Amino acid sequence: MKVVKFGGSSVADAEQFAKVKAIIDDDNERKVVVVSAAGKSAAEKIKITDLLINLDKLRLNDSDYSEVLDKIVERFLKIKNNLKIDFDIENEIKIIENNLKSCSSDYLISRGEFLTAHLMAAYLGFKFIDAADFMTFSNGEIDMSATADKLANLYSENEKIVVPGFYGSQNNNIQLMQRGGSDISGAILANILNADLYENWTDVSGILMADPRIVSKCKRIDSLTYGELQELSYMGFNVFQEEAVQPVRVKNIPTKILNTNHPHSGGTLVVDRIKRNSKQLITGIAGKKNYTIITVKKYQLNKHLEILQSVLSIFQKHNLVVDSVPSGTDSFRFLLPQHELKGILNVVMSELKSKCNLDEVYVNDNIALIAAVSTELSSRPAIAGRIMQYLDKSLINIRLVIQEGSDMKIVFGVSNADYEKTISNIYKNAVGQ
Ligand SMILES: Nc1ncnc2c1ncn2[C@@H]1O[C@H](COP(=O)(O)OP(=O)(O)O)[C@@H](O)[C@H]1O
Ligand SMILES: N[C@@H](CC(=O)OP(=O)(O)O)C(=O)O
Repeated sequence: MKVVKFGGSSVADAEQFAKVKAIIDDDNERKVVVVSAAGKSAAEKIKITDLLINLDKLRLNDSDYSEVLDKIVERFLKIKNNLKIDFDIENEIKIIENNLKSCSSDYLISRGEFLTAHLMAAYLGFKFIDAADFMTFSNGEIDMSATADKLANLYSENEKIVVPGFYGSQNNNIQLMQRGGSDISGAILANILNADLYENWTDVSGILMADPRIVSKCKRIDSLTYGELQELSYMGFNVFQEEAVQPVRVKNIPTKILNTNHPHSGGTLVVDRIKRNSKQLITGIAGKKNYTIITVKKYQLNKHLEILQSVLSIFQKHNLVVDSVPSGTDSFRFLLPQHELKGILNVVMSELKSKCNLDEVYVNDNIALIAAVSTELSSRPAIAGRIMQYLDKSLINIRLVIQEGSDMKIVFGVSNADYEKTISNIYKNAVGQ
């Protein structure tokens, strides 16, 4: 049995719905379907989820939201009417409208997936199962065993179902996952139902070695390991949510990334282990912009842990989430997403200067982190040197390099302005162009 997830781009309009039906009809094993909310397509420029987020803000500010609401309703009615789907979506929309005064933001924003899944279920002739009735959160995390128990009461083997992704519930209240969370919903269902395969359908024919908006004609990654995918997703790949890797990884469920627009053009297979042609240096390159590095220096800092403790207590006091902490003998560097320090950077810096007995403290802003990922890196650390030489030749100023011995990634810190250039350069070096 296959669990298949269709992303927002795959369910954006009636034309995309028809492609989904053709894919489902093509393989009887595709029994469990998870959908995101209708997303962007050639004709539709805004994701339903973003429209709902906008609607939520307007209604909370007591502003006029009728235009946004009309747009959302129009999108769903267009899909229903174009495909002549026999489902009373008007009634479901009326219920949501009646709830607008008092409902939670999570409830409202989740309605994109809810309505899309209802329409898809009726269109495919599958049963609709609401994620709120089984996908169970406990302390902000999915409780796998409660989720499995509840699903067992709703689903019988071999049934064909459609489930909305991106949300579940905690104590009967709708709870959203993070953006892109439908990938996680699909992976959890694949895990609980012991799927033979998890198919993740999107608008690219698999995962490319780098963001195709930066590297044109980028090579596809035909196969990669769960570990590599997790690192790449964490470092900014938005094709597959980082938290969707673990549920399929622990049960070794093969996962494929496929293209709804070109179902037979192949894709990327994610598995536990891969025997690689050793000529391929790097599996993939991902990155994210807008990081801040705070460097603290003290002679023999590694022997003065009390100083480090006082630095950490300042970070803790301001609830700062630190991404990583590369260190040397006399210095520690704290890497944080820039938004964490918005409005408080000056306070944090003056506290670090006045309270921690440091020799030096300074900030580097507007840093982009770029990771080259490959399982080969742990056994061939010289690959890192080769990439660095290459970046140096291209006059890219590397502000930071992080590589741990056992790690399968090397991370370069460069200025935001060099982000695209660095990714293109690492790519050219890695594929030998
Ligand atoms: N390395 C990459 N490989 C493939 N696609 C990528 C990569 N990096 C970024 N993308 C972008 O991710 C998009 C697919 O993710 P997403 O927008 O979440 O799709 P969906 O709506 O199907 O969930 C692609 O259209 C592509 O522009
Ligand atoms: N609709 C949600 C959840 C999701 O998974 O979407 P997509 O599959 O389109 O990335 C979002 O936009 O975040």
